[in-house]
Amino acid sequence: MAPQIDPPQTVEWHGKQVPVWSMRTVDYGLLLSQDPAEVDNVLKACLEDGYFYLDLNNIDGRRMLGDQQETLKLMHRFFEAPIEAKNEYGLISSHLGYEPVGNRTGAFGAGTKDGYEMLKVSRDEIQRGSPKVPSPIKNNGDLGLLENSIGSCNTITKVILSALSTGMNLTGASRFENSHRNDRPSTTTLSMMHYLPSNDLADGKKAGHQKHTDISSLTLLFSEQWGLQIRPPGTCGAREMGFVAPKPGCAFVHVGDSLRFASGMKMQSCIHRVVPFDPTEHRYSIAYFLRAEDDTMFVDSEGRYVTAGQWHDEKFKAFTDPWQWQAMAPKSMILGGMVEDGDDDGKNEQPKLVPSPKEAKAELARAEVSVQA
Ligand SMILES: O=C(O)CCC(=O)C(=O)O
Ligand SMILES: [Fe+2]
Repeated sequence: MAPQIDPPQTVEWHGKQVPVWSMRTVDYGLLLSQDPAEVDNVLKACLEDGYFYLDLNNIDGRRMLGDQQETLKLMHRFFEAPIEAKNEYGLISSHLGYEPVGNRTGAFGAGTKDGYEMLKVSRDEIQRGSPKVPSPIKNNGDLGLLENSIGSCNTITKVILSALSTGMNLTGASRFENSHRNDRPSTTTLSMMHYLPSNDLADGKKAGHQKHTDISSLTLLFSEQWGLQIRPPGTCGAREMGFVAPKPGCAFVHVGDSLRFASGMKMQSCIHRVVPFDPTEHRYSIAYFLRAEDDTMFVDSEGRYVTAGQWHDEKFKAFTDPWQWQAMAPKSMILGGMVEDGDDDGKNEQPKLVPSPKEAKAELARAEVSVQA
């Protein structure tokens, strides 16, 4: 059920009033015509905020909203299947396959685990026509639907890229679209996520999705449910965590590291996480990660000249590392070099689920054994 939003925009969560951040809305139909005011609007959103709502409730966008509803039905069917069927091939590559709950760090940071399972389908694989997908999808003729969804998301994100190139006066080969060509290998993927009710997750230490910025150039995110939080950039560093209210007919779009780097650090990479808003609820989200061609070069947040493929592989490893190793990676890796101002909740509070030193040591020993295995 939609929660009550009180003016000024806040919502009650964990016994506190938490901000609900407002943001620009960009009209997809106007972007398609390169409407000068809308090009300016989307450019400002990416330069100043790093995110915006994309209004798809028009003749050009509604088919994607339809694909989203069909994809949601597919997700319900898939995630209800037995774990053996879902995990038939496991995670085949970083951008293709199934990942069970608890594989990564969770919403409350060090010592916690994530609370979602995920199925990813790579754009390159679906273009080749025979992606390796588990039998609950293959046996139900769902591949056509996934191709439609991926195709729609691909078009939408490229329309946005094109408007951004125009807004930044980029021409010819330097336009952003030219480093996101369909026929060149990339880790672009559609990711379907199911967050389990945190009340059901046995030890209480599994919840949500850790704070991060995305590897991608642009992320097109659909969820009808609460739980996504962002830290808007401020003049001294990102402000406190607040919710993104789901908006009917709209997707939430945000800039990831690759576009921030490709723009010479002018655009903001969006710091975000997912928390259990309602601990009794199953939450479903669909994210399309448009990523640059693997061999695109840019200067990363550590000042290194790297390829998009290398940035992806290093950051993906950091995401999936045990938190003790994650803590040793450069801070700029998980947050793409974005600077924070103070704590997530605006004051000096310890995360609630930090393990004792004894628990941490035992967990590190377990992680070392499983990596060697
Ligand atoms: O589930 C969501 O709403 C966001 C997921 C996310 O941040 C990600 O997969 O990178
Ligand atoms: Fe993300």
